[in-house]
Amino acid sequence: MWRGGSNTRTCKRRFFSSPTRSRHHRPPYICRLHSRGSQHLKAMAEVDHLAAERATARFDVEEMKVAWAGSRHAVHVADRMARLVASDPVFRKDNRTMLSRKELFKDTLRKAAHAWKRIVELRLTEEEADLLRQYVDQPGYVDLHWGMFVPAIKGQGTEEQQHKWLPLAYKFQIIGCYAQTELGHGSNVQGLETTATFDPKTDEFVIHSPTLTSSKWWPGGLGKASTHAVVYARLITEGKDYGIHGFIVQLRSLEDHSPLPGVTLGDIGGKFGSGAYNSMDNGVLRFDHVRIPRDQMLMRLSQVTREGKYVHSNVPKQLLYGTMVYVRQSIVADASKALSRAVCIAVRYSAVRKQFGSQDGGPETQVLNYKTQQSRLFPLLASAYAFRFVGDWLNWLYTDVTQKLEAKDFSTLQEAHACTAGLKAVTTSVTADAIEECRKLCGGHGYLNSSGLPELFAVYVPACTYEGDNVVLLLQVARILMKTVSQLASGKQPVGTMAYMGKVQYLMQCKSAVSSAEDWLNPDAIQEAFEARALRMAVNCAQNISQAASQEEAAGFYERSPDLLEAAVAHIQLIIVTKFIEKVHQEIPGHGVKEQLQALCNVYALYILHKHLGDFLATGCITPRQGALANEQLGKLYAQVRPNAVALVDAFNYTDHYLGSVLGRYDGDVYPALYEEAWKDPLNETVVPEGYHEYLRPLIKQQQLKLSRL
Ligand SMILES: CCCCCCCCCCCCCCCCCCC/C=C/C(=O)SCCNC(=O)CCNC(=O)[C@H](O)C(C)(C)COP(=O)(O)OP(=O)(O)OC[C@H]1O[C@@H](n2cnc3c(N)ncnc32)[C@H](O)[C@@H]1OP(=O)(O)O
Ligand SMILES: Cc1cc2nc3c(=O)[nH]c(=O)nc-3n(C[C@H](O)[C@H](O)[C@H](O)COP(=O)(O)OP(=O)(O)OC[C@H]3O[C@@H](n4cnc5c(N)ncnc54)[C@H](O)[C@@H]3O)c2cc1C
Repeated sequence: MWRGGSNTRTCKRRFFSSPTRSRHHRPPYICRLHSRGSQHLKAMAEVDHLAAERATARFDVEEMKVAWAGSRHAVHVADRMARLVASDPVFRKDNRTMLSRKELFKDTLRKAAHAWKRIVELRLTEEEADLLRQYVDQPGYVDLHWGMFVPAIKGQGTEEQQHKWLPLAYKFQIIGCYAQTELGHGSNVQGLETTATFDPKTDEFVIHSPTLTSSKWWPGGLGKASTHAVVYARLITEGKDYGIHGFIVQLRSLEDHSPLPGVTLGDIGGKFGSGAYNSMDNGVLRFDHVRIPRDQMLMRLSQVTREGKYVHSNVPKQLLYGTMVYVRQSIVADASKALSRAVCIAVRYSAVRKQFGSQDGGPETQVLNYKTQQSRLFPLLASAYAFRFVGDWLNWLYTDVTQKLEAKDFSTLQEAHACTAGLKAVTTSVTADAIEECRKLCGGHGYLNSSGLPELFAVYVPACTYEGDNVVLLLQVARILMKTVSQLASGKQPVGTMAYMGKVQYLMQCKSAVSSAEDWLNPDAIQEAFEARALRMAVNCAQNISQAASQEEAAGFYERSPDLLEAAVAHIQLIIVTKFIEKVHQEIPGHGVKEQLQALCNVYALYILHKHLGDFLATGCITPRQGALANEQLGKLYAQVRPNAVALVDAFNYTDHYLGSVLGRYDGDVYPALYEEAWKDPLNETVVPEGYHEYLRPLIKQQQLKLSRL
């Protein structure tokens, strides 16, 4: 093989004879290796593996792209934007992990400015601009500006306030962030300490940070970029504390970007992983009696009059949390993107990589053919599709609820909260774990930055924490489940995603009719088992809480919270399975597309059943034998997915630029790319490392001296 060939040896020998050559002035032998060698290497590389893999697909990949993206139009626009970004040198990202924090931040500012320039020059639509940002693929202040600052003003500002502030934000005449979390409190929003005290003498609010723990801490874009923030603070007027409200506060001068009087702010410091989320300037902010005009309180939900009287509109106070609900639903859509990227890398590389099994000098086995590899990887592939479809549904739900709210119908607010909170928690936790699993599925090379997986993991994991810690959010779902169970006795029919609980009589005693592995392919069998498990777990929790008669209900809830978490997860998994089944029931064009989605839907459901078998058995929804049959069917489904695996990840339609992984390259030409990438590392800029003369040489010489004395 080329890896052990003479070129490598030549290369090593010459390196040691030349102490300080830079990679920009590569010696001729390296150029030879890379020009003559790369053709030679290409010929020998395993590019054909992916071509052969693609030939075994039993469905129309182009039509699967449509099913994944949602429409032919969506495929077309995404494709155009991805290529626009990939072909623009300003958007290169292969060097990102090697930049210092300062360089990375400046690079982010540059990319954001260039993206905006292209958006304006090309007169991109909002849909196109959103995709462009996604493909630039570098967290930055613009995410918070568009993703939270603008939505907060839209959702909580009066028409007059929107009219004043949104045009400024739309044209980047101001840059905004979302300053809610404090050093002392994040999850407990009602516990925030920053105050906004109305001063009727001047018709102003005085924004103040009374303690160290009241310092705003974490807001993205705050540290260095933002000129303004929506700040959440306790509203105090006429001596009374009315709780948390939102205020638009200018932080920096629009002339020279210096902090305004009374404002102290900066970046909170480096975060997990190299590159990754360090492109974002998460910030700290303190106010020392900063005055803002009264009309900078976001007054759609409640107002303070000129005289200082507090007036609350006749709407639920939870509408204050609307921006978080909006972002949580977009995070579910993001989960399918992050997961599908990791899975795309792991599937393609597993098809290229070979280990063991060579017979008579023949080729070794593709690691994708190992049943263990399939049983770890295919459920993640199925989850990517499952999250995609549930994300689409959640987006529909969010739009529907928003329209109802406009019409002053608040009946679906609780449903929106439970679904966004629960789906955000489950999809982000699964995705974070799955990216790490994909790294392991890629063996040692998965640990290299050039695999793209370490950076993806480091960027992604905070999703389990931001926009609501996942445990805190699941406990919100559990509370709504307990409320629903308690209302069943009074005959109140649950609605929306809780409607199945109305079948309580049946679901509490039903027994699965499955008697063969194939029976588990029946969506009704799956649906019933998942409904019965979720309901029984919730009812068990409710009974345990009420049986602790000596305790207050809240204390019982606290005692049972680990079980309640599991009940909430079971309910959310039921929603994901249900929405996947509903998707597959729709008309889906394209040869074999529906069949593949059907198989993935079954993989997803049966994998969850297998993983949580304890729940299904303990609640008596299925028997151990039926559990074994589900596992048997799962094995058969993996075999069905195997010839389609590479084509199923091709359907995500990701460019090599967006994937950012030498292991996940479309052409499968992995080894030359890995080899090439290694030389780009700054350590290889000189053949003899810096520090050799200070530390290595004296050490070696000292040891040699000692040895010579022996
Ligand atoms: C033209 C150019 C275009 C360019 C295009 C560019 C486009 C760019 C787009 C970008 C897109 C997306 C970018 C995404 C980037 C993401 C980056 C991450 C940034 C991170 C930000 C943050 O983290 S912000 C801070 C988030 N903080 C939290 O999430 C805090 C969590 N805590 C809470 O939410 C609450 O404290 C609580 C829910 C845990 C508790 O609430 P509370 O104290 O009020 O008490 P209760 O539990 O008693 O609840 C009372 C009552 O209210 C109900 N309820 C609670 N929450 C809600 C809700 N949200 N909605 C509705 N109802 C709610 C609860 O159920 C209770 O009901 P009862 O009936 O009374 O029981
Ligand atoms: C990368 C990143 C970006 C962010 N961007 C922003 C931003 O732009 N704007 C902004 O305002 N904020 C932002 N945040 C802050 C984020 O919203 C909070 O960190 C998040 O809401 C979690 O709150 P916390 O840090 O207070 O965690 P804590 O609540 O302190 O959590 C610590 C632990 O306690 C547990 N816990 C807490 N409460 C309970 C409970 N009731 N029951 C059981 N367990 C509990 C949690 O599960 C967790 O294990 C960001 C955070 C990160 C990491």
